[in-house]
Amino acid sequence: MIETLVPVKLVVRVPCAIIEHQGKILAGQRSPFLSFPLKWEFPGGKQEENETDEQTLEREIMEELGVEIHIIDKLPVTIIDQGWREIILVPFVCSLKTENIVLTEHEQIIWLEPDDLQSLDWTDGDLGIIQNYYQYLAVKK
Ligand SMILES: Nc1nc2c([nH]c(=O)n2[C@H]2C[C@H](O)[C@@H](COP(=O)(O)OP(=O)(O)OP(=O)(O)O)O2)c(=O)[nH]1
Repeated sequence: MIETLVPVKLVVRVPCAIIEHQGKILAGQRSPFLSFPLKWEFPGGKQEENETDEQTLEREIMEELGVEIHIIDKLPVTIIDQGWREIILVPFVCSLKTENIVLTEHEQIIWLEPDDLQSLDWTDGDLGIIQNYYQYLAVKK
């Protein structure tokens, strides 16, 4: 019998946070030494085994920014197909529970009005997230 090898694509689930504070949104610039160097992203990271999306997000935000968050709403997922793996970005609208941000991974962060978000050089997947966030804001009004 001839067996056919079917390549299994790695699927990575990445909860990320659209953090709202005083009418602005936090964007983080990725390190020049990691994948997507110097691109802008919503902070977050890869889910570990047995974590819910919310647990991953709270852990990652504490690791990367040193703050606690309130999770307010979930937005639609955006899928990035990188050929060898698929990244499922799971965005959550959040607010700050504690405010003293200490950066451990990002090159820099910036707080922007929602309308100004598109001025940054985001990862491809994040452009879809921003459009979904605008729709979310429009419905909320
Ligand atoms: N946290 C976050 N990651 C994003 C966003 N957009 C996007 O494409 N990503 C990608 C970058 C990474 O490949 C992955 C998140 O994993 P990570 O935060 O642990 O970053 P990493 O550099 O260690 O990951 P890797 O690419 O080296 O595997 O998702 C986003 O808005 N936020």
